[in-house]
Amino acid sequence: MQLFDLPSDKNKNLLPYSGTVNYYGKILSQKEADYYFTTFMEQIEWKNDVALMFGKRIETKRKVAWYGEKPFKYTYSKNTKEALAFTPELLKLKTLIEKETGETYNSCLLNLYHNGSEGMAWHSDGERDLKERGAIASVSFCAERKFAFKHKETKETVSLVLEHGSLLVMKDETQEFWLHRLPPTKKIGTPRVNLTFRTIDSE
Ligand SMILES: O=C(O)CCC(=O)C(=O)O
Ligand SMILES: [Fe+2]
Repeated sequence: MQLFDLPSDKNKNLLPYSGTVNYYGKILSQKEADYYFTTFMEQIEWKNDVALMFGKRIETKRKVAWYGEKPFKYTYSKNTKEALAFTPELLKLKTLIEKETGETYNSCLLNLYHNGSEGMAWHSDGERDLKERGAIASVSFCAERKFAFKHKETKETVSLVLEHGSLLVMKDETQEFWLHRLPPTKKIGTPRVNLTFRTIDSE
């Protein structure tokens, strides 16, 4: 039995080799995290995403949105999206994350999973538009979900639970050598919102 939350060590690398993943634990109070969750549920222009499944485009149940400091174009699954302008809340959170991580970000991909039946399959975020080896900062709200990494060659896996108001950072060669996913689960009936702050190379 765990009687109190153990503080997570943000300096510890969760990956055994070929990349860096740091879990900061909860960086927001319950009240702040609840506020952001409610705001994003109402304010963000959520749209169904498209994914490629055996070469066919299918619509996902999960919803997504793409925001940035410029109308950046971002291509994945052969689908190009143009960023909407950061809202004041996204900007405030971006500033906080930049302070916490000592890195900068110019865009944010948001995902809304309505319940545990929605997840995200194994992938890495190495798209051409992203700055090479740039840090990706992931902030999670509401339902606690498991998040997993798998090495592309050794198949070694590492997983953790992402809490409400928590921050996870993936950096260095992580995207080259590791896949990550959000596994679906029957145990969770509540929504989860995830934000990944990224850097787009517009050159
Ligand atoms: O929902 C998450 O925790 C991760 C989402 C993700 O991997 C992505 O948007 O690329
Ligand atoms: Fe990802």
